[in-house]
Amino acid sequence: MSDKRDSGQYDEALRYHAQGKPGKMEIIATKAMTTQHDLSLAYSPGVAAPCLAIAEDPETVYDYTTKGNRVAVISNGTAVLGLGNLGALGSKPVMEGKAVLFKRFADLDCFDLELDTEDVDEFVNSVRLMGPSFGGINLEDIKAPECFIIEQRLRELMDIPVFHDDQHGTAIICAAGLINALDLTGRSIKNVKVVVNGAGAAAIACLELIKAMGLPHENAILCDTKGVIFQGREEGMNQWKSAHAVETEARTLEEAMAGSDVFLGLSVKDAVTKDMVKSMAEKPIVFAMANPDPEIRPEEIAEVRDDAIVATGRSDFPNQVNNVLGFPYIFRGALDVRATTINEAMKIAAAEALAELAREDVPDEVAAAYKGQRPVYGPEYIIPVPFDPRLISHVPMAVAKAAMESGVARRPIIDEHAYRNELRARLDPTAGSLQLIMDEVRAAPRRVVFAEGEEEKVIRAAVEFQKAGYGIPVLIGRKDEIHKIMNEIGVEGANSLEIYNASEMEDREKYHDFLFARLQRQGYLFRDCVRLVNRDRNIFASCMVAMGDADAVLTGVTRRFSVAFKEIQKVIDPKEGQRIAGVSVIVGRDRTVFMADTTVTNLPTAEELVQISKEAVEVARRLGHEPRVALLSYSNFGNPQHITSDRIREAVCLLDKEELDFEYDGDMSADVALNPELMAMYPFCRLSGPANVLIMPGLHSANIASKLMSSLGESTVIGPLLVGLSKPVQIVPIGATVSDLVNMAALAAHEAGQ
Ligand SMILES: NC(=O)C1=CN([C@@H]2O[C@H](COP(=O)(O)OP(=O)(O)OC[C@H]3O[C@@H](n4cnc5c(N)ncnc54)[C@H](OP(=O)(O)O)[C@@H]3O)[C@@H](O)[C@H]2O)C=CC1
Ligand SMILES: CC(=O)C(=O)O
Ligand SMILES: [Mg+2]
Repeated sequence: MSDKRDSGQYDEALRYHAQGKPGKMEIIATKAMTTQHDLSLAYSPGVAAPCLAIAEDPETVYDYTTKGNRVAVISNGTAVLGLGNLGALGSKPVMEGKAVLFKRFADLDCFDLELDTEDVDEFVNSVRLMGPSFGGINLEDIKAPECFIIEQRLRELMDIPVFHDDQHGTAIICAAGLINALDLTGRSIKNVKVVVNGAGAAAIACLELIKAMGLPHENAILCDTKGVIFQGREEGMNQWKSAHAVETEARTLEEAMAGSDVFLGLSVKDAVTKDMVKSMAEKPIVFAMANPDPEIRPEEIAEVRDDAIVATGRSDFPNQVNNVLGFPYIFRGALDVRATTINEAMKIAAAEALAELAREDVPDEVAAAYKGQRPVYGPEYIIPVPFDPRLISHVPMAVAKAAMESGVARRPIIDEHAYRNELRARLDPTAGSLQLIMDEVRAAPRRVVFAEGEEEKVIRAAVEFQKAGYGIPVLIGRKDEIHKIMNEIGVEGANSLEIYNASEMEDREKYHDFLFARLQRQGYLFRDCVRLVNRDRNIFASCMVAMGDADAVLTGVTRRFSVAFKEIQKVIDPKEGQRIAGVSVIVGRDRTVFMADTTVTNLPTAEELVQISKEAVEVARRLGHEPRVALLSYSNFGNPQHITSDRIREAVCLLDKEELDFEYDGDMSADVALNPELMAMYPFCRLSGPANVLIMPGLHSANIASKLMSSLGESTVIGPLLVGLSKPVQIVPIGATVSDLVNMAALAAHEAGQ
């Protein structure tokens, strides 16, 4: 544990969990709760109606309550990841984490429940009594062998799916990866020699599933802390281990691994040595799945074998075999058909669906999930990544179908096509796309200049930017001052940051000459340019980027936008034929909307509105959205007629004259643009659905609207992103947080790579 505390991420993770509302989730009402009338429906007396309806027909609980979309993630904290018994409280961050992953990947709402007991009967009873509240129960991080008994008993007692994720979730993903690894190495499961390290919940479930897939009993050796589980061993045994005991001479993991084809690690960090991997058969398959640190790191394997197929439980190496690929989608499929259980057929269907997906060509719109690299089925790509947007329609569909075919679905799917669309619509692509952008940045790190290098939050952001692997942060400021602030705030890494002070930089003359060449005919003398470079950090930072000494600039926390923007424009031009604009990305609860221009042009002309629309469309596409553009006004399609809407209608006419590959229409009001029912009152409207790109009629309305959204709404506003400059520059709002700064710096770095 102490080495975890020393690791660079430890403090960052603590801050992440503590900032704002502590923890990672909250409850949000889905119905109006504003007036007395609303309350009389939500609660007494109105609430009596659904109560009576459900009492009369229990199945209607799915119509009137959250049960059908609600999963409980339940633990007692006895086997928290690979960290051991941290107790119920100690497990809560992991359980909250699982709950938000359910939401993020499959739009399922979860409660995390940490039960303060190691007594099997108490645990079973507590969960059983909670059955009516949930559509499914996900048991998590409960140590073996108690987990086997708990799950078995609850499955018998409850009429909803009960699934111990560390057992079956892991087994499903491991099986999917193994199907493909065997295929790639030309082996059959029927004659490989397998060693499994760890004989707990995850390991035993994996072994059972791969035996069910055809691995002969005598071909697998299971090991635990006492070494090989051989026939006749008595120490540290239980009935679940005994079931996998074999006759063998091997007594240690080292002996078991010699000559083996497959290693499955579900034990603890560093349990495997390089020599052990060296002793394995040709083209060994090594799945080191202990979390958070694997049994052996992939780079250590690479030192001794160049023919191995390697997987870990982590996202920062290729081939992540982690149950996050399974549990959201398995429960989604099971709950959508109101399955009474998650049976073997459903598990195998999930494993096969995952394995198949990795063999399919990666289409354009999915390539971003793979850092733009369009992976090809092979040793480095045996399993899809958790951010693959195909998972949401592929895996639940397979699980739901298997539930129907095996007779456990209480509400079968009638229209497969409609169900697939419904699944797709559950994911807003923004979060995924942002993550993918960050992954791409990590794959090709850049030098980003943090122009306000003496600001505390800028320093924190620069350090986090570097730790996240996005690139090299370059801070502009006085070295002594920056080091002093770092000491005061206890941030480490001073030596790894690049710090430049304009007035001390050796070859700053090149920036003086460069700026003078640009500004001499705008009334600036050489000495003015020298002063600007030496004294103005935005100018100096922009010169660095303009002259290729860095890739992007981040600024904005100390000066108003208009001031910083003016300074930057002295150094950096717009892209040829383009207009500089600000695009705010408004990530709401159920959709993302792009709003432009929120920063630059006061009252855009019709021609400028056209350019702004195109810039905003590009940003929307970059973040994974197919744009539907609404040119906003207070009027709808000419009513009321007023001179202030003329520009908007004219812009639509100008767009009509071009051949464009996106939908647009206007003039229209924001509610018509966003609400399909209101839009239906204008059947001629050319948008095929609610608008997701809002082109605002003026800076005042755009700026006010985006700030209202971030202050009042339940939305997160990213940006505004400055687009249209020939070099990437982002100017954050003065109130930007450290996370905002890191994200904007990463987005600027990404733009540098375009
Ligand atoms: N990648 C993924 O998706 C998942 C990974 N895991 C990881 O698998 C590991 C086990 O989790 P889980 O099964 O839930 O935990 P359990 O507590 O149920 O089992 C742990 C097992 O590991 C064994 N073990 C501990 N240390 C060693 C060692 N040095 N050598 C050999 N065996 C050892 C224990 O042996 P003994 O019986 O002798 O005590 C026990 O059998 C954890 O690291 C966890 O993070 C779990 C689920 C999913
Ligand atoms: C991933 C997971 O569930 C575990 O490591 O326990
Ligand atoms: Mg777990």
